[in-house]
Amino acid sequence: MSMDSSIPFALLLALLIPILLHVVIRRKYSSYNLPPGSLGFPVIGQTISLLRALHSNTDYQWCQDRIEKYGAVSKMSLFGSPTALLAGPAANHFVFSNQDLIFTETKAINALVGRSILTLSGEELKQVRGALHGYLRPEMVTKYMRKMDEEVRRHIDLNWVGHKTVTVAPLAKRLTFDIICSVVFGQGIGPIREALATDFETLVQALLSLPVNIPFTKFNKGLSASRRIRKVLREIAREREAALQQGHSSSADDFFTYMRVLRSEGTHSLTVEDIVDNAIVLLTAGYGNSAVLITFLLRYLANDPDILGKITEEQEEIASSRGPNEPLTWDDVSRMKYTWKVALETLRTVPPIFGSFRTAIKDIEYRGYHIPKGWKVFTAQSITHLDGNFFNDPVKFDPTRFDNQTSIPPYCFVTFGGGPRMCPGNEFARTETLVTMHYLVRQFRWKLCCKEEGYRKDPLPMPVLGLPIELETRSPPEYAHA
Ligand code: HEM
Repeated sequence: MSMDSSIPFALLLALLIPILLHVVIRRKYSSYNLPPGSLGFPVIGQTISLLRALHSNTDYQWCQDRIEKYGAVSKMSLFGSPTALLAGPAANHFVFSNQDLIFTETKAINALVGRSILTLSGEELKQVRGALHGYLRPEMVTKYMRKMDEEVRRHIDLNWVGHKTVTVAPLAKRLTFDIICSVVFGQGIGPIREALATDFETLVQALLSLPVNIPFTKFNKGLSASRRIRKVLREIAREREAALQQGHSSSADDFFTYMRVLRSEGTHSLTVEDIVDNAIVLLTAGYGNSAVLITFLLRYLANDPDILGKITEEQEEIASSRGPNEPLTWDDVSRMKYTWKVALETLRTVPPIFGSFRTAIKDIEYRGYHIPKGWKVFTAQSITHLDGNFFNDPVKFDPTRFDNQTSIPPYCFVTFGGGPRMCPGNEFARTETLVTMHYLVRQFRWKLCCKEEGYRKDPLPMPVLGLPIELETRSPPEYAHA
């Protein structure tokens, strides 16, 4: 076929395939009342369009356009699968609580993080969830505070003090990564942290990639990184096991000892390999989102001297009640109420996770529409976070809306998700963020180097230049050089 004749043929095909697909779907689901909308072109569907919207930070408008066109329930095709987009608080409740909707697994997730909380089901999932929630519960987070405090001071001394400009996003990522490492590993991984940090970044990039295992693809690099990470974690698990056997382990705060102790008590039956896989999830989930929060907090505060002033006042008051070298306590963090409201408002306006995906394990019904078994269900956080019916003047940055959190209707503010799969790391994230803000706002003032810097979602939101800021020392780090 010549080039000239192949073009009309390709055009014909492009027209015919969606029509054929429409006919096949209609036949297959003839007795179903499917949601309105179009599944688009085979395999691709609306994927590229959504990814583009995320990249240009117009995903909220993208969802709104669909909601205006089709209503609060519509169908489309994302990442090769028919998907229902559900919108509103009732939809959030439905997605987060329905037992027939399970976490969406992908080939990449299965290959990269193995048998973990993200992929297990039934009794095994129950056991892992119980263990992870236990490890991150507030009483445990109080024990991790010392390490958080140490890491934050160390980072500020190393990366902030004496610098005229810094780029916030990579520093925040590295800080939160080092915090979660020092908690999960307990001690003794200092020299390999650098290599682990690089491997975890490669792994995170691969989690949402196409599972094409040929050299130089994101997925292929992710697999190599995952193998290296596993090797290191297995070795650490062995060391902790040996210490436990010899009675040298003084505490069960590191994740491996904690899980091993739970196993000996009969709380779960996970193997060392499974524990390693879950440690990978814990480390992966435990740094990126908090780094987004810290980055955007600093971005907002640079533009709002009033809010920054109130936060500083709160933090100075807390500092005045303790000695210069004393680390922050749980009680101190509990008093950082205003600072946390500002953080919550940051999470409302820029939620680190843009939405949640689930897979229907049987035919389900929502608002009179059928969602067939195997379809995906998707809900986006910004739909309710930016809805004027629930948040007055929703684009305004206003921390006072969290003065009375019970006034926010259920399932409208879902930055940490909801229902049984709600984020177990929310207390951990709150504590590390507040400890970080305590030291930063007391020591520095900052200006954005680039006032017009936008941000994109990849899929986590991040300023396009990583948020370079000019730093000015406000008061010397009294604690650091005693
Ligand atoms: C600001 C910071 C954070 C935000 C906004 C956040 C948000 C979320 C959300 C929305 C989910 C549920 C996703 C869904 O239902 O589809 C989730 C799950 C999870 N998060 Fe977080 N997270 C944060 C920090 C953390 C931290 C610090 C940790 C660990 C130390 C953590 C560990 C986890 C884990 C293990 C899951 C999976 C839970 C499960 O499968 O049942 N998160 N997170």
